[in-house]
Amino acid sequence: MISLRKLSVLREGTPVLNNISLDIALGESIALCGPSGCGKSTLLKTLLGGCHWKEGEFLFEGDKVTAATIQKIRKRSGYIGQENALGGVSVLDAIKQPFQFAAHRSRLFPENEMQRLMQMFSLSEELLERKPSSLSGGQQQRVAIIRVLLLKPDMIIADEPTSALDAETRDAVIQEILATGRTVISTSHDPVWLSHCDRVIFMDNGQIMKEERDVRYG
Ligand SMILES: Nc1ncnc2c1ncn2[C@@H]1O[C@H](COP(=O)(O)OP(=O)(O)OP(=O)(O)O)[C@@H](O)[C@H]1O
Repeated sequence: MISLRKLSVLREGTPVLNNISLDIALGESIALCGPSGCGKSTLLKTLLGGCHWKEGEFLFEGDKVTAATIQKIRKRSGYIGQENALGGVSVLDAIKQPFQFAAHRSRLFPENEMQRLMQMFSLSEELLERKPSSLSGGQQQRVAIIRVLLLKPDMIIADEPTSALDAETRDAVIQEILATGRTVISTSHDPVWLSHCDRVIFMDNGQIMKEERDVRYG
């Protein structure tokens, strides 16, 4: 689905990713892991066209990625960031926001699915009327995940998706994101999340150091 070939990325003139080669197949779940600042988030952002590569190749479904194909990737992806900027007057507004974008406007908002996910992630419906900024970090993270899941993207790109969650809600999020057979490209330091991914890619200093399959911790 995605192939990176000897990709190098600069941020403000400084090399951040060096010589990254990585193939990600449809339906695979990948986690990037490594010390703070090693380039994990930059790699995720590059996949969505947020950072530009100066050398190497980026292929999506066999085609070289250009401005047009980046749009194709974005349309088929849901991004869960480290900072969950939930706009809107209320949490319900924030969840419904993507359904007002041109790409999704023709879709019916899946009310029942939202209620199911709220329950799965231990969020009471009373939260829907609250201001997004009044929610705790973990509540905001779960709302951001619900917002992405309701769009049913083929691919989820998630930066530390369980960082603010307790064990119970973390397990529910793993169930909904990783146990559904979709393509997932994530960063994580959470051993339980890592143990549910098909492949864990270890990075350091802007490079891929090694890769492990069937990682089991604890
Ligand atoms: N907007 C930016 N402009 C310039 N440099 C940046 C920017 N964002 C990140 N960097 C730099 O790029 C390098 C990689 O950062 P990145 O956020 O990709 O690391 P990370 O591995 O995801 O770290 P963390 O685990 O702390 O989130 C760091 O040296 C960082 O200072």
